[in-house]
Amino acid sequence: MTTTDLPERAPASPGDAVRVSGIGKRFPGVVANHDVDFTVRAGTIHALVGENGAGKSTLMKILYGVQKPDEGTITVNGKDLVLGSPTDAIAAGIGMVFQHFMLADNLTVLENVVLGAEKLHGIGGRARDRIQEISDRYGFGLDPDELVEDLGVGERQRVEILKVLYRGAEIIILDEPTAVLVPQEVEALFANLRELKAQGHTLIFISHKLDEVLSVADEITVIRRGTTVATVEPADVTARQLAELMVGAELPSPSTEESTVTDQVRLDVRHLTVRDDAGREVLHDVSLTIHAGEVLGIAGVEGNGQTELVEAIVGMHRPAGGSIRLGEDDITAWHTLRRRESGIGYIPEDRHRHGLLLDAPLWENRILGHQTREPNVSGPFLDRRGAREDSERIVAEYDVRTPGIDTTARALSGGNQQKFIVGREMSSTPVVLIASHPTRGVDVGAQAQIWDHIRRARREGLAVLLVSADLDELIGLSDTIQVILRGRLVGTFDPQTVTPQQLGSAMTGADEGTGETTDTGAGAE
Ligand SMILES: Nc1ncnc2c1ncn2[C@@H]1O[C@H](COP(=O)(O)OP(=O)(O)OP(=O)(O)O)[C@@H](O)[C@H]1O
Repeated sequence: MTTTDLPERAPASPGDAVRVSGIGKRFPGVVANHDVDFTVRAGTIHALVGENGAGKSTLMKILYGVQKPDEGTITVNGKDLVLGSPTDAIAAGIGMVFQHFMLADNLTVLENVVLGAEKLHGIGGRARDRIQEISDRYGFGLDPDELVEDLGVGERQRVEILKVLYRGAEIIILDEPTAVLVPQEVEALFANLRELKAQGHTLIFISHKLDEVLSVADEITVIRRGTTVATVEPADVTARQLAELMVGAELPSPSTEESTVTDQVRLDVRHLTVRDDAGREVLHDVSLTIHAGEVLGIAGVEGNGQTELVEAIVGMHRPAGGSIRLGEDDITAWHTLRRRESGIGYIPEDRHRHGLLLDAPLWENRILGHQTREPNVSGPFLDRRGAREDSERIVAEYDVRTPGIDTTARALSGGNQQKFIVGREMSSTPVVLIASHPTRGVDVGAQAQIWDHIRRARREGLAVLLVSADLDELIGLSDTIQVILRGRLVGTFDPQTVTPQQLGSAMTGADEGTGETTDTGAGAE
């Protein structure tokens, strides 16, 4: 493995699209970036990898003008720039595609693209022609007049990329672009990125998926504890070596496990049907059973009913039909708090909406959703000391990188927020754990830790419903995988034998009628 040590403040060469020198950024109690040096050559795909909290997002936000650095210089196409806002970045030809899409569902592709950029080509025919031209040029296959709500996840992402191209971006930053995509969509995205590169664009992307990074990037910069430690080429490293560069130590080998499934039913969902506010069925006649010691994985493209399934089980959605039993109890009519008190742990999909009070300190977040139970209460009273001590324990046990438990949740990096939620939900020794994307946004080291925690709990008899977009995670953790498509369970797979490609086909309905799914009668058609 060769690592290219980055020279100190070398002058930008004409082939450099971006050169970052000596960048530092501090937040209260945290050094997010220090002595960051790296160079992105024009017309290449450059990946940025690092552990949770390593400082990747902060660095990209500095490059896009969202955050101001405390020191250092940014050179774009040979010119030193001060990026005071995203407007400055866009003027310098830099665009950013965020992980959470910022599209209005009820508007068309055209309306979304021109919103805020009306001055460029108006809002009518000229804009439509320009959008069509960009879409054709890079093979995006988008129709300017289609409603965004009718588009799949991959297409929405292409609309986001189109938006920045429309605004003239030559350098495009993507924050974890593959986190929400199925394998086929990842391939399509990479084809788009390669096409953009072939036509002279420079792409910088953050990712935790090291095999993907190795397959698509020309160069990879590793950031560790706020600073750049190496820039390497994919041919020179393995995924494991890359992970070790990120962590700065050797990684433990993942453990393999025997089945621990018992015959004791912990969660039994029968004929569950859920309607949305408009009365449309978003979940149709879903039945599933999870036993003590069993992980049932749910694979599906986002938006196929998995959110409603999870929310119905934890009591946030009232079903239109069917029943839910927790052990001996029919909990269909119970409210959320009672379900949680009876042993349902919940790692929510959207940690900002349901998992955390962002402006409250971590120790208060320990209490959230657990306000009636030890260690947060003692008799009828809130036990601040108990909550604080347990927060310290979670921070240590789950390696949550934070200055302390009085820090607000907002100030933690995304992955560290997630580690805290997982720690909290596992603390109350749940009987059933509903885990929605439990390792989304966490780095490989933390992912291995979270998997180990889930496996340990499963050995001790926990029943887990695992909803994930990460097929390797589903295959690695589940005892059985069921595929959800358009609100129905459409097939059951054995994780020992299924491939990500087979799952991807079932998830998109590409194998309908021909796939090797084995119907269990559990809500399958
Ligand atoms: N607005 C903020 N206020 C205070 N601290 C912050 C803020 N933004 C980031 N930090 C801190 O800066 C450090 C770097 O965070 P950053 O989000 O850049 O990490 P990251 O590498 O992108 O992590 P992840 O992979 O988890 O998203 C973290 O310790 C984080 O807690």
